[in-house]
Amino acid sequence: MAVHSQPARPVMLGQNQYGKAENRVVRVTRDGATHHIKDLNVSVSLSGDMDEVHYSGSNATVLPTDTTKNTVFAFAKEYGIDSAEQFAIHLARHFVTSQESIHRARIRVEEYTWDRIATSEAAAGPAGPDEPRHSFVRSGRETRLTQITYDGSSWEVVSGLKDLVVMNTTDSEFWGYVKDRYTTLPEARDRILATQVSGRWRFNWTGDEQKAPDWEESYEQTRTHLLRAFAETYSLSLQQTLYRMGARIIDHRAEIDEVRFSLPNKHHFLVDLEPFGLTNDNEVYFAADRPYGLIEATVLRDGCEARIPVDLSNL
Ligand SMILES: O=c1[nH]c(=O)c2[nH]c(=O)[nH]c2[nH]1
Repeated sequence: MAVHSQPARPVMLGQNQYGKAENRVVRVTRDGATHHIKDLNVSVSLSGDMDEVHYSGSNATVLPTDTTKNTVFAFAKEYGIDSAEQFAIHLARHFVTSQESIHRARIRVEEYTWDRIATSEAAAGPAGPDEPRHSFVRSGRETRLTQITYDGSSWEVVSGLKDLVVMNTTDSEFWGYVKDRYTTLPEARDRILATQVSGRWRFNWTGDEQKAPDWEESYEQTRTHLLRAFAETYSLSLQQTLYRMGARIIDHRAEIDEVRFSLPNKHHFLVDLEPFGLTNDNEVYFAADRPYGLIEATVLRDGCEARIPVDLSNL
């Protein structure tokens, strides 16, 4: 029997990245008696000349993940945290420009919001001179997100939010849809529309510090437009509402070229109260948690490219 010798099939290293994930950094800024908090969860992911650490175990090009963690905390002290975006841009630039072996940095940030606890009537307004302003309550607000990617020449800034839960108790219909032999859904002329918004928006900023958006202002305005579009759209479907939310952001925020949403349709079913001799005039609902419709789409400025990943859980 002939023996066929096969050349060894080469095994190649593919895409790789490394860094320290979920650095929980809280920065307190003390402005006299008035304190300010930034509460972030920062994940660093670096890539570059990392073949040898995988192939031979040489660590000669590896900046330890422990160092990347230390850098996050040191930067919080040295430069402060004006915004999640600004902080992440600073970190990304540092890793790529300070280490020859690192060619690309991706910094992801989750931000948690804290509200001031009002200790008197005055505390709710501007701080009085002797007013202690150092007590906070973690807000039930959504989680704010940003992801910065820098490869030494081009920047990509994608910000957004998750877990923003909203509901309209009327001005929502759903009818006129395709029906086949499995369709049982009754047409709705007045239903609840509720969702837990996960959204991302991509900035057209190209790296010029002088032309950087006011990141805090941009976030608050974008959130406001999104909420107003949800509230003001008379909805014939969650798809239509999604489009209006994205379009309103693109129309009003020149710094944003692309918006993507992932919207679970949080179904609210009218409860049949007839067995109890009661009518239900759109008053009592069963809030189902699963299964849920899942409506996802990108809304783009005309002529712009879609770059936000289709699956937002990958971002
Ligand atoms: O807004 C909706 N869009 C759908 O595609 C859909 N499908 C469904 O069963 N209910 C709804 N609601």
